[in-house]
Order: sequence, then structure tokens, then C-alpha cells
Amino acid sequence: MGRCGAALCLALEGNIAVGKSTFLKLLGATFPEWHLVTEPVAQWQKVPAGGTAEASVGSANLLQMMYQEPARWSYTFQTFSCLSRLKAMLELPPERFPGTPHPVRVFERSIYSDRYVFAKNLFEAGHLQPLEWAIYQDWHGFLLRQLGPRAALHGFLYLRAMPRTCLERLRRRARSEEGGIQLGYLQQLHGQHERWLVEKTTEVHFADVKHAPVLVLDVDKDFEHDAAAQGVLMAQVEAFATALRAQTLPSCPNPL
Ligand SMILES: Nc1ncnc2c1ncn2[C@@H]1O[C@H](COP(=O)(O)OP(=O)(O)O)[C@@H](O)[C@H]1O
Ligand SMILES: Nc1nc2c(ncn2[C@H]2C[C@H](O)[C@@H](COP(=O)(O)O)O2)c(=O)[nH]1
Repeated sequence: MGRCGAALCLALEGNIAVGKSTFLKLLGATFPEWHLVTEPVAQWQKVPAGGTAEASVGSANLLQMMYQEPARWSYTFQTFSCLSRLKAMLELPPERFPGTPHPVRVFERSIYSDRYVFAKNLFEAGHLQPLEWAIYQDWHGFLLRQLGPRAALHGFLYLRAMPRTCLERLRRRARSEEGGIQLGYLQQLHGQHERWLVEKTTEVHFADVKHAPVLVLDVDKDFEHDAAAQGVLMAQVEAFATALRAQTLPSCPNPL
């Protein structure tokens, strides 16, 4: 933030179609100096499918493959999604003006929800084999330990709504790959988020992240078309970021 060069790093977490992208746009309009990183869904829908150096054989929609044949493609999906999130996190943000980095960076989901929500859920649902889950956890833990503070987050913004609300929003959005998603899957993911971020009963293997503060934001009601509700949510985020900055980056006193 400001001249000290350190940004406060937050992840925006929540169920499928809860409203993360919509919320991220609102953050962008409210805090134009923040750096916002969207989830790389488009990359998952169009994975270069190889071929030779001379000729590519096109691309694969890994998101669709994972939903159509989860037992076959879940492990591949989780390696690719986690790698794409890690690349986005490690990529240097563009400087706002020379010498003035962004005060806050917000990532839509994270390498932590990749593991403690999605991969964990796929394992518990039987779509990741015990061996695949063990291998995933091995490289995930190794990589993140090697990266140390570069892979750490200071806090989480958790958008929370009832799974039924998410299903309604998901149907309204009508992303073609998600046509087969049922309420039960959103209930499972809701439970994973709650155990990880609220109840804290999920075993988390990284001390910083385990103790990172969580701001729970209730988005069950429509905030998209309600300026007053938007104002309340943005004020909550600003207060959270300000307090977190004072706590975690005390040597960088610049205001947000
Ligand atoms: N608070 C809200 N109330 C009503 N509809 C919403 C709200 N937030 C998002 N939506 C709508 O729900 C759908 C999914 O939102 P989106 O932001 O794409 O979710 P996510 O990024 O979490 O998957 C979109 O059609 C969006 O317009
Ligand atoms: N199996 C996994 N699926 C994931 C993961 N991260 C996102 N997703 C899916 C869920 C949605 O269908 C789509 C985009 O998510 P939004 O909530 O942003 O709409 O991708 C994951 O790690 N594993």
C-alpha cells in the first residue's frame, strides 16, 4: 500500500453463483485503486490440448469434462485449477503510477478453496481416489511451504447465501457446463465453506491461513439492484481491510 510496497491480500470466497463476480465488479467501482483478480474460468474452458510444435490439435473444455465425467477428470481439473490460481497470485500486478502499488489485492477464490473446498469435496464424494487426494495434498503442501509468504493471504471475504439461492442464480446465469448441477452439490460446497471459514473444523495445514480473519457477508438478499445494500457491504469490506492493514502491515500506515 502506498510507498511501503506491501499490498493487503484478500481472497473472495463463496459457493458457485453466490455472486462473487458481481461483488468483484462492485468492489472495482467502489475502490478503483484496488487490484482485483478474477477466477480464470475461461482458461479452464479452453485448455490448449497439445499436439506437436508444428500443429496444435485444438483445445479442451476441462470444466465440462470434469462435470460430465468427474471420476475421470477431477484430479486433472484440480491440478490445472490450482496451477492457474497460483500463477495469477504470483503474477506481479501492474503499478498504478510509478512507485505506487495497489493498496489491496483481491483474488476471486484461492489456492486454499481449491484444496479445502473443492478437492476435499471431490475426495469425500468419491471422485478423487485416495491416492489422487494424497498426491494432490503432497504437492499442494510442498509448493505452498516453498513459496512461504508469497502464497499467503491476510484475510478472507466469505460471501454467504443459502444453497437454494445459489441454485436460482446459477440457473438464471445458465452457464452451459453447469446444466447438470443439482441442489445437493451446492449443499455439499456450502458445508465445506462453513466448516473451513466459519466453524473452523476443517484441518488447515498453513498456520497463517488457518488464523487469517474472515469477514462473512450475507448476500442472500439481492444487492445487485439495491444501492443501500451495496453501501452497507462496501462499508463492511472497507472497515475489515482497514483493521486488517493496521494489524498485519503496521509499518505501512498509509490509509486505504
Ligand atoms: N445479490 C444478488 N442478488 C440477485 N442476483 C445476484 C446477486 N449477485 C449475483 N446475482 C446474479 O446471480 C448470477 C450469478 O452471479 P455471479 O456473480 O456470476 O456469481 P459467481 O461469480 O459467484 O459464480 C448472475 O446472473 C448475477 O447477475
Ligand atoms: N471441481 C472444481 N470446480 C471448480 C473449482 N473452482 C471453480 N469451480 C467451478 C465451479 C463453477 O462451475 C465454475 C466457476 O465457479 P464460479 O463459482 O466462479 O461460478 O468452476 C475447483 O477448484 N474445483
